[in-house]
Amino acid sequence: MTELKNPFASEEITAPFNEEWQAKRRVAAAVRLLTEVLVTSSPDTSKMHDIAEQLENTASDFASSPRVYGRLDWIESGQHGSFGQVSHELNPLAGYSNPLAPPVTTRIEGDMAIGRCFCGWAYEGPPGSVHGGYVAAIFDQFMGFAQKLGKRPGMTGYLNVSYHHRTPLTTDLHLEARITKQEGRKTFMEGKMFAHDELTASCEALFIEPRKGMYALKQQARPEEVFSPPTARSGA
Ligand SMILES: CCCCCCCC/C=C\CCCCCCCC(=O)SCCNC(=O)CCNC(=O)[C@H](O)C(C)(C)COP(=O)(O)OP(=O)(O)OC[C@H]1O[C@@H](n2cnc3c(N)ncnc32)[C@H](O)[C@@H]1OP(=O)(O)O
Repeated sequence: MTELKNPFASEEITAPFNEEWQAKRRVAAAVRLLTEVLVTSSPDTSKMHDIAEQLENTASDFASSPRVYGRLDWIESGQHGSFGQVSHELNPLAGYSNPLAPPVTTRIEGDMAIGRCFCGWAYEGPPGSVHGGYVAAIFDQFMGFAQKLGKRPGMTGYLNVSYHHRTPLTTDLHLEARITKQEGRKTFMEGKMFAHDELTASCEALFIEPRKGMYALKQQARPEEVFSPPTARSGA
């Protein structure tokens, strides 16, 4: 078992913890590809119904395997890696095994955090540009990681995003963040997003360490495990 103290701190993709995650990354990459072709293609309608049926069967196959809900449960058996490793896989913005994640890559260089991200057509907001909500989400993740530059990691209190120019799709986005001030449990930070060296967005963020620290979050109530998303078939 390899213990990665900081699995995010690599410019390149950090190796998966074991073969399970390696396989899951492959599935996630296929689902990302599927999402990209779904929003950029126009197959025959009956073909799409066939594809939907195949995908519904695939989802049922998955659902019949052992289920694990939430990162705390993932770490419990000791078979799937540490909390950091599981987060590295399942984080919704940076997790390689989570197809929702573009993903955002991050590393520390001196007193700065540096990040990278690439958003395909599924992220389109204004024509040809990344949706502003995703720009904010990318910042939230990246700034949350960049707190590593400080000593008291916490949760986002506020995240004020300024949109200077549209952020282009299918373009390598460069991210930078630094701490501007630390006051007790509060970490103030600023962040920037660049495309082709142009500043497209910036942010000011405050992260606040919970009174009992981040590990106290473990004690919070669990959400319901059962999740039944509405399907087109159910008319929702
Ligand atoms: C085995 C595993 C265990 C886990 C271990 C993990 C370790 C991992 C380490 C690192 C990972 C980093 C993870 C980054 C995550 C990514 C970012 C997110 O998505 S976070 C989700 C979005 N954010 C929320 O959901 C916050 C919801 N809000 C809260 O929970 C609370 O409001 C919280 C913790 C932010 C503050 O609660 P209080 O009870 O500590 O607040 P009070 O004591 O009243 O305030 C403290 C000071 O902060 C100011 N303050 C509080 N909220 C503020 C706000 N919104 N704006 C400005 N100031 C605020 C107050 O005025 C006060 O200031 P004065 O001490 O009086 O000077």
